[in-house]
Amino acid sequence: MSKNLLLSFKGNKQINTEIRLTGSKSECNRALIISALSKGTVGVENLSVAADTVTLAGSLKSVVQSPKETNGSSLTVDIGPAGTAMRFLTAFLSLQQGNFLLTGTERMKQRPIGILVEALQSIGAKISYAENEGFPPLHIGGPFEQSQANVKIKGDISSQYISALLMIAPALPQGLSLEIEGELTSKPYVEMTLAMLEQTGITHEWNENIISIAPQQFKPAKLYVEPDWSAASYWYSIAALADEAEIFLPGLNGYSLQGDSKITEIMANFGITSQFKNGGVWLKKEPKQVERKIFDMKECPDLAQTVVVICAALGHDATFTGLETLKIKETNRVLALQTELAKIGVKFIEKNFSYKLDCSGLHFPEKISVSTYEDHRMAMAFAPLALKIAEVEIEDQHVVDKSYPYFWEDLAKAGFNIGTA
Ligand SMILES: O=C(O)C1=C[C@@H](OP(=O)(O)O)[C@@H](O)[C@H](O)C1
Ligand SMILES: C=C(OP(=O)(O)O)C(=O)O
Repeated sequence: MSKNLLLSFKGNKQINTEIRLTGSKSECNRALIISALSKGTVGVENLSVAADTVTLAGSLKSVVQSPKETNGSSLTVDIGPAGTAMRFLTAFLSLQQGNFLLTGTERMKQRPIGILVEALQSIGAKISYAENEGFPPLHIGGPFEQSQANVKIKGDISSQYISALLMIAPALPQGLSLEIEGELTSKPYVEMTLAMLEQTGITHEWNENIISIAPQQFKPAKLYVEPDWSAASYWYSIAALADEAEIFLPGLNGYSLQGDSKITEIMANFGITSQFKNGGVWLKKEPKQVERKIFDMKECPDLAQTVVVICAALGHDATFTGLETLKIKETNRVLALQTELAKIGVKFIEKNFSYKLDCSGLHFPEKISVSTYEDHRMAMAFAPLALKIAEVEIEDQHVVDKSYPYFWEDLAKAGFNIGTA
C-alpha cells in the first residue's frame, strides 16, 4: 500500500485556479472497446491517463497481439480494480478467438457479474467461473456461435452489464435485443454507450424496456473524449467548502454525454454557479442559503460521496435516495461513508431505502485520518475537508490513480499543502 498524505490549507480559504482534467474514464472505456471491435476503423482522441483506462488499453493490446493457435493455453487478463473494464471485457473476450482467464483484485472477486455472464451464456457464449459462482475470475473461451438474439437482463444492479452487451451487439451475426427487467439504474451511462455507438454509425431502437441493435459495420470515425465530469465534482466540492472560489475547468461543455455533468445542477443549490465560456466551465461561489433537502443519486451514483460529504461539512441535513448500487462498487461506499463521517460527528442513517444525514453532532477536530478502502472516490470526496479541518490525513495516496492520477498535484496547484504522513 502506498503512503498516506497530510493535507492542510494555510491562510485565507480562497481558491483561484485553472485545472485541466484528464479524459472521462467512462467515455474512454467505451471508445477503447468500440475501437477494438471496429478493428481500427474507429480512432480515439484525448485518451485518459486514468489507471483503469490505461489497464484496459493494455489488456486489449495483449489480446489482439496474443498468438491465436488453439493449443488450449489461456491468456490471463488482469484488470485490477477496474469494474467497468471487467464487465466490458467479459462481453468483448467472448467474441475473440482463444482462451482467456479474466481476473482482478480481491475486491473485484466480490463484485457480482453473474447477470452479465448468464445473459452471454444464453446467447451461446462459453464462460465459466474460475472460483466462485457469479463472480470473477472467469474462464472465457471464444468465439461463440450465436444461438439467439433475445436476452432478458435485470436493470437494477449495474448498467455496465447492459452497456457491455450493447457494444458487442453490432458485431454479432444476429445482433441483440435486450429486454430490461425492473428499473434501469445509472441510465445516463446506457445513453452514453448508445450515443458513442451512434457516432460510429451504429443505429439502435429503444422502445419502452427493449433496446435492439441489428448486425452492422462500424463506420470510420474519431471518438473525442471529453474531460471527466466525475473528477470535476471534486472541484465543485472545493468551491463549496472554500470561503471564495473561482475555478476554470477547460474542455468541459454543457452538452456532455456524461450523466455526472449533473453536478452543475446539484451544486447550483449550494451557490456554485457554472458558466460555460472560453472552451470550458467557470465555477464561481455566490452566497446562497442551501434549501434542497432531497438528492436522488440513481442516475449519477459516482457523485454520491462528493455530495454527501459536502452536505456533511456544511452541516446541511439532507436525505439521499438511489444509493442501492453503492454497496457493490470499489468498496461498500455506504458503510465507508458512515464510518468516516462519524469522525466529524455526522450520522448517515438508512431508513426505508433512503439515507438521512444527521449533522447535529458536527464538529471539526484539529486532525482527522480518513481511511479510503481502496476507493479513489473516498480519498477525493474527503480531501476538500482540509478547507475546514487543520490537518486531514488521507490513506494510500495512489488510490486516486484509478480515475484521477494527478489529483494531489492539482490540489497543490490550488493552494493545498500536501505532505507525506
Ligand atoms: O458504464 C460506466 O462507465 C459506469 C457506470 C456506473 O456503474 P453502474 O452502472 O454499475 O452504476 C458507474 O458507477 C461507473 O463508475 C462507470
Ligand atoms: C464505480 C466506479 O468504477 P468501476 O465500476 O469502473 O470500478 C467508479 O469509478 O466510481
